[in-house]
Amino acid sequence: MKASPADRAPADRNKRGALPMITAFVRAYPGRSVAALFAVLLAGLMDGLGMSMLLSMLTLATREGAPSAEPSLPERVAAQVAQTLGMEPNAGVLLGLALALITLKGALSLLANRQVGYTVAHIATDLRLALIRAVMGARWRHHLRQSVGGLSNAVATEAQRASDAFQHCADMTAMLLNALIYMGIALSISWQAGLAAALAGAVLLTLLQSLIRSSRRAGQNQTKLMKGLLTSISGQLAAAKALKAMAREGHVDALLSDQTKKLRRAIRRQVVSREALSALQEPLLAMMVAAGFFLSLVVLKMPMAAVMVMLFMLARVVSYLSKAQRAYQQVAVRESAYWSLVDSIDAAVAQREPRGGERTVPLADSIRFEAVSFAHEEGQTILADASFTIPAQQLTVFVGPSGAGKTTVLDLVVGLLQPTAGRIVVDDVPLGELDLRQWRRQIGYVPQESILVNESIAYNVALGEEGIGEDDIRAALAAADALDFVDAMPEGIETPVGEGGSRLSGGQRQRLAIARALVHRPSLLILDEATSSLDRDAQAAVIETVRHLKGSLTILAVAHQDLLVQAADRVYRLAGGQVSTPVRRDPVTEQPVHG
Ligand SMILES: Nc1ncnc2c1ncn2[C@@H]1O[C@H](COP(=O)(O)OP(=O)(O)OP(=O)(O)O)[C@@H](O)[C@H]1O
Repeated sequence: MKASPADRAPADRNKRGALPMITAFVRAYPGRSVAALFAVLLAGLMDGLGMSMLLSMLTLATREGAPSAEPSLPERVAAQVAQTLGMEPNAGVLLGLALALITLKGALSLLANRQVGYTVAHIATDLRLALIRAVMGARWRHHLRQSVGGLSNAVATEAQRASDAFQHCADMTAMLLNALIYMGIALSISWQAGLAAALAGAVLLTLLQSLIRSSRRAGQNQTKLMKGLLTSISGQLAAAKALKAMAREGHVDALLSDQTKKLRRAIRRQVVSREALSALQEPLLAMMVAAGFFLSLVVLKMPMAAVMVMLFMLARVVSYLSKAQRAYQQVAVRESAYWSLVDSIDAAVAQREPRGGERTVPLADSIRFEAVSFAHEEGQTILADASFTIPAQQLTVFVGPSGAGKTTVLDLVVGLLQPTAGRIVVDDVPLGELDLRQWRRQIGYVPQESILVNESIAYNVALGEEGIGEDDIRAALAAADALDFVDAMPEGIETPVGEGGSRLSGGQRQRLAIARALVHRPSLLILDEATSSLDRDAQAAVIETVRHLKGSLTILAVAHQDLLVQAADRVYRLAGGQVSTPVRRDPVTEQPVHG
């Protein structure tokens, strides 16, 4: 698998800041980074050389007739380049060369910017994928602690801000390289004036560092507030219907407006720091140019042409340095988004779910709980030394008071949770020795409230998975007794279901959920209160479907209703950590057999 910018050596895990972030980017995309850097460096050199040509032209023009002073480095280079090309270094040739070099610089900059732009897109998508993979591959316990809003924020906002940080890092590097090249030229003209100006610039830019720190803090606040805000919004939107029905939208408004106000304040601080930096840079850096000017003209008594060249070079250095600092400020604002995303990925990776063993089973015999105990972290005991058998090819139903742990038993069967003591055995193979993914591929799972996406019926059954064809979808719909009503719809299996399946009845939605669970041809079908949200008629219809399925695969269900209990081959009652002995049922009358 390709390295993501979030992949770091363990020793680097605690390092924070812009530099470790840049290092991580470069490590993840070494080829692109080096190519971009090389193109930027060449572009800078071309620019510097082109400008040298223009300035040589200037000195050539101003020196006409005057005794020649010692030519400066740019002049010597310009003359050398012209001579190498077999040309006389006159004004026309120098101008032509300057234009050619500046055009070349433009082409190289385009190349570098293209590399950087592609890398920005890669960083955003790679970080998103790394987070989703890590979260989906984490233990169920970890999953339960995540907020949907927080994750959406990480995927959408933080990944985008982190990749934008790379763009600003690249801009900063390009500007710094250009500043260095021009500083080199300035030093070659007069090292004293160049050095004095460089020192003055360094001091002045350091003075402005507090504005960068303030931007970083504002960025950190923004990252924290966005996470909180998105978590609140997604939570409140999920409960929108109930909130509207109880006329409590006002409370959402108050809650969100408080958070948005804080976010606005953080963004305002960012804007103030950004604008203050721009505003202060100009006069301070003008002082640096003035220092160079004063030194070269008054103290060093350099000729006017050389002073002009020097001035021009220093102005370029100043312009590039201030742009580099502004780019760094943008990096500082976005840095926290990158680290927040990396923290989320690291936390999920640390909770990576073990794959289990290598073995596979057909589920031909049974699932056995052998002296199993389980308690949620700091929670009540759900199972205490419980032993029971779920026979293959039968319908086993769990009943019991709310909160007794019925769903938890299903999670133990799926391997989402592990027993704290005892073991679960499938066809005589302990669950821990099974290839967990392979085992789960044998399971069809129908939750209490199935989430349908606003797509076609076919999409909702196959969930867009490749390899599931129309025949598979129709077969699953038929097995779920859904084909008749689907075929009666205007567009058949291509009929859109509406937001959350709003264009279907509750019973139809659950039938689609059963079809979704059956489309993989599972050997175990799990129904977690799959009919409890339905009215009695819809329940009866879905339970009829379950009856049709009986015998063709193992069915494990949690139910509160007597209808499903009546259809069961075996009923277990879970209460107080204990599972009662099965109530045997007459296969013909389906009534309990006593004694
Ligand atoms: N991830 C968790 N962490 C801590 N406690 C949990 C967790 N999940 C469930 N519980 C607790 O475990 C107990 C059993 O929950 P479970 O959902 O398995 O019960 P249930 O019998 O299916 O309930 P219901 O019939 O109401 O759906 C409850 O007290 C619940 O609060």
